[in-house]
Amino acid sequence: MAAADDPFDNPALRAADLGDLPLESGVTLPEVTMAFQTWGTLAPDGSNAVLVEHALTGDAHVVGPIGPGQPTPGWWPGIIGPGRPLDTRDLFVVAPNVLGGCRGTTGPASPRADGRPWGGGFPQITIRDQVAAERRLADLLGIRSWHLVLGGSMGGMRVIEWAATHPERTRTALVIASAAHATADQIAWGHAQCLAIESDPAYHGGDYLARGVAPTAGLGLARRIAHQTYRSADELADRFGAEPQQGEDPLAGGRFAVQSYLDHQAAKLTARFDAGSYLTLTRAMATHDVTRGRGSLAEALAPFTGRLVVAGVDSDRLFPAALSREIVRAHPAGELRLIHSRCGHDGFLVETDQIEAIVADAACRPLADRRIARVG
Ligand SMILES: CC(=O)SCCNC(=O)CCNC(=O)[C@H](O)C(C)(C)COP(=O)(O)OP(=O)(O)OC[C@H]1O[C@@H](n2cnc3c(N)ncnc32)[C@H](O)[C@@H]1OP(=O)(O)O
Ligand SMILES: N[C@@H](CCO)C(=O)O
Repeated sequence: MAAADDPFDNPALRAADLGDLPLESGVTLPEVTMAFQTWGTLAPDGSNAVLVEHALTGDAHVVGPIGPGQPTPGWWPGIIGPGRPLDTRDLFVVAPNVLGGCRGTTGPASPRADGRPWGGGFPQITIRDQVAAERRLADLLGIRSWHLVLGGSMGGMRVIEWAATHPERTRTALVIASAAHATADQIAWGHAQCLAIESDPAYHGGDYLARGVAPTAGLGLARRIAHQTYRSADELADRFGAEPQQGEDPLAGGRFAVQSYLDHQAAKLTARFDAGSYLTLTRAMATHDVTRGRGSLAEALAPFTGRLVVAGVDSDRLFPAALSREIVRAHPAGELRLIHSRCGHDGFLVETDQIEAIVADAACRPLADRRIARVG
């Protein structure tokens, strides 16, 4: 393994050569590379390993310093470290960048054998393919079974796939703000986002990188659509109401504050994310179904004999908490947690205290002073 060829210059990132990967579609993706970050030390028997699965536009920078390409101290700052919920005094934490993404793991912006980017020719992948790649990374690292696999949103999709596909290799699964399968609502929102990108004249059928351009307007529109689904209507009403953006007048062509907020979220994403990866990952989420070829949800999860903790956000309109309850009801060892938030789906990123308590509990390291709501 080597330092990753990381477009964002993160010195902590390493890269593993996973070889050719057969996909669910029947296509083989050649010469797959997976970039990942680790914290702590792997026990000689490999028993203390934890797998953190990031969401759609997250990455391996779960925690860490602000630096080149890393404008934040991580998307779950404080979750990993000595004395933290994922305590590196005795746990070994692994965070891979997802297959199909744009942070050093093979994706649409990666070069093919001829050196040109895959672009629109990148094959359709699934959540199950992403887990297949991560299983190879676990093999290379010498991790036979994970102490804990956890993640939110698209990360939670990979967690439940780990439990169903490799039940003997997953001792505790923590699924946060996610689901066992995509819903019509999620597929519909994702469809509009994909069309926004594909309709941008700069998209060029996916070959924009070879032409030295980028469908920034389309990706920005996709993020605006998505971000509304990530936050709750009540939160947006409380924060922005129908107020004009400071210094602007909507009656004279200016923006409302909420428009300016969405424009800002779009600008932040387009500065750090590849449109082809956005399409690939959005389509992978749309095809997510842990029951595919496995019968009912109860049947799909039946081989999993570990601990299954499922946390929903009470104001999440994209992954309603009912989808968490559905998983818990399908498994005899299912435990439900409810995260209270005004922020909707993004509650799994911003409700730090509640997330830390849930993660610490799943890692069998409860933080007694944290409040966890248990329902169901
Ligand atoms: C390199 C990296 O990968 S870093 C990011 C890794 N990925 C992730 O964390 C997942 C993607 N991120 C996200 O989804 C979000 O950024 C979250 C959920 C983490 C942030 O959620 P919150 O902390 O609640 O932030 P919120 O939604 O309120 O947005 C705050 C931003 O909006 C801006 N803002 C607020 N009101 C307005 C307005 N009226 N007009 C313009 N901008 C506004 C703030 O100035 C702030 O800007 P900044 O982020 O550049 O500092
Ligand atoms: N804010 C999260 C939401 C998707 O779950 C992201 O961008 O990854």
